[in-house]
Amino acid sequence: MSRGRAILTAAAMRAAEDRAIARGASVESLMARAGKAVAEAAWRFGGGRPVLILCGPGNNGGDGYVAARVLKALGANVRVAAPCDPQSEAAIQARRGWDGPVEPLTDTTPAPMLVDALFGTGLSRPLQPDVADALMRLVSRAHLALAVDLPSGLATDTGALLAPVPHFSLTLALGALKPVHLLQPAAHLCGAVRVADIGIATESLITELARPHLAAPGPADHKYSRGFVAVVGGGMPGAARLSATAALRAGSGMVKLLGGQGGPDALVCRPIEELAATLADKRLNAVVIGPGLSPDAAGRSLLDQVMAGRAPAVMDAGALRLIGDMGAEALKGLPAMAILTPHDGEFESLFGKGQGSKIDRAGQAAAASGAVIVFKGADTVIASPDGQIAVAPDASAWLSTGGTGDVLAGIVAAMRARGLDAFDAACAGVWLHGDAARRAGPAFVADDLANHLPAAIAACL
Ligand SMILES: NC(=O)C1=CN([C@@H]2O[C@H](COP(=O)(O)OP(=O)(O)OC[C@H]3O[C@@H](n4cnc5c(N)ncnc54)[C@H](OP(=O)(O)O)[C@@H]3O)[C@@H](O)[C@H]2O)[C@@H](O)CC1
Ligand SMILES: [K+]
Repeated sequence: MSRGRAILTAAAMRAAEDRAIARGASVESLMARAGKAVAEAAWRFGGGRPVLILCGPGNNGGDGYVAARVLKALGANVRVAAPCDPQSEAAIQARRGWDGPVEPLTDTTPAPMLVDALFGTGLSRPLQPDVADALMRLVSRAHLALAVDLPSGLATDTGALLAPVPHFSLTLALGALKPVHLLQPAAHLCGAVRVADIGIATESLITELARPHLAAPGPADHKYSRGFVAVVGGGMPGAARLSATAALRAGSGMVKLLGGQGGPDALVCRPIEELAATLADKRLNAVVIGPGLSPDAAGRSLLDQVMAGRAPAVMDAGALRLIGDMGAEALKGLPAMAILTPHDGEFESLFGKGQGSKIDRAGQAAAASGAVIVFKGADTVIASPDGQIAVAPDASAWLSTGGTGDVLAGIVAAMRARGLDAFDAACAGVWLHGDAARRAGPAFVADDLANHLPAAIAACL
């Protein structure tokens, strides 16, 4: 399965920089490439408008001084403002290369194109209020605001705000994506994110979620080879029906809804008493349990049956509540790796608050449970017990409506049933779900999402 672009923490980026330096690069040569990339972006996106570059004390500021010199050489009208003198060796040298004045940050006047090179991956504490105020004022008065590496005031690894941060039009990530570019609330403030190649080789187990490649059925395929999914119904039958319909529309050859009714005619509806026989069917490839399931003794008995079977399970909603009661370690003994799809509240009640970023917490949960964790939200993180992590960008905010999680569980089960391993199935399912939501546009209801799955799948063939 294809992996997306690498995502590096601040420490991983520093290590990659050190490796590049050990192979003969210098901080100055990397900064020269970074500054040139910033200047080119400002020139291209600013369309020749006057530019104001804000330069901080570290190497992020150094990138800004280099960009100012390059822009001036291109013929741009450029001004530079700074809160203090440069402190790092490379930034001091870059400052020497800028032959124009440096205005005090708090007194400077706005320009149509604003470039924020105040702080990047080295931000270690909240911005001083006068610096944060100046940034807010200057960005709000600009037509276009470009952040160098990341908007100043955001924490690189967690996506948290260390100060009030304005909304940028564009962020030029230097060398690689960082968690801040995908995790909320920061990602929303970055605007469009572009990655500039500055000559540093970057590799990571953490990647951006990529569009999956899915094979179309061949002449030898039949309904059971396309994937057979069972969906366990519960007290709220609509939720399980949404999962089952989504599994069908996501390409499963056979979907059986146990303990539910309605949905497309192709959906096979059977009484819940047939669960044991269905679980014993050797052709069964995946089971969804949890949507609409009551977290009571009856629900527990259904979950116990599923966990005693050999089919891989996708667990959501009510099943997550029940797993919370028994302890997530119980999943380690399952014959096939399970996939859990908790939202924030479900995640916290299963795994606690945890440590670090959403990426760290998802990784810890996957390791503790031995299951693939799909930690849902506007910045869904998918973590595998083997350490692989994918972060989904750009989820439609319209997905924040009832039933969309049930749809996701059904799509993920369809991917698992077609033979993908647990991590790849979760990744493919989250991608298709996000793409279907983009295609559905504004104000859709969860039922509509499944109808956009065929087009989303067509994009993956
Ligand atoms: N990685 C790469 O390969 C390449 C990286 N490059 C660029 O380097 C950037 C990282 O540079 P960096 O490490 O110098 O950190 P940066 O963000 O400029 O800030 C550090 C300075 O700010 C200070 N400081 C911190 N917080 C503060 C606060 N709240 N208020 C006030 N001061 C504060 C801190 O001081 P201290 O904490 O030591 O007191 C220090 O002086 C990266 O984002 C990218 O743009 C490219 O040039 C080329 C290749
Ligand atoms: K910045």
